Amino acid sequence: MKKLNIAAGIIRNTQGEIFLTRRAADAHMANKLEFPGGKIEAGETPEQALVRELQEETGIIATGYSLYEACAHAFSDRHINLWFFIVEQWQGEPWGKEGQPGMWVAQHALQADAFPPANLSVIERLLAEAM
Ligand SMILES: Nc1nc2c([nH]c(=O)n2[C@@H]2O[C@H](COP(=O)(O)OP(=O)(O)OP(=O)(O)O)[C@@H](O)[C@H]2O)c(=O)[nH]1
Ligand SMILES: [Mg+2]
Repeated sequence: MKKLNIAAGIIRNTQGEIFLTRRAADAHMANKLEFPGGKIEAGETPEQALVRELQEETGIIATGYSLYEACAHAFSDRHINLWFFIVEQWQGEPWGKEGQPGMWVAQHALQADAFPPANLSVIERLLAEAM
């Protein structure tokens, strides 16, 4: 079974909106919304992977972030450990740098079923804590 460690950024602006991207039609969890991020490479900390992935996928340099939730999820073909960070300070403006659609969504309007199943608990917590 494939084992993956993933760092993802919950990029939140001062209006309480979160930047989401839509996964490609040919990717694992095709067309689902996601928090930008990706695989933690050998020798990287989750924080280092977060900063690198956000730069690659959204063009921002994350400068202020903190771990929000860590969780594990077993899909039929892979086991993933996910580290979700809240990112509230960055340089630049996030966009779908790899061609993926990007959008700002109010935290209270997030919908769990638009995300991969591994995101359920973090979405529920974000909804409960939304202003
Ligand atoms: N980025 C991200 N991945 C997630 C989330 N939730 C979730 O289950 N995943 C899963 O975690 C894995 C992330 O891998 P990825 O495809 O983003 O990895 P990557 O950016 O390194 O891509 P690459 O393999 O093309 O280099 C996928 O299996 C994806 O389905 C999420 O909110 N954000
Ligand atoms: Mg990715």
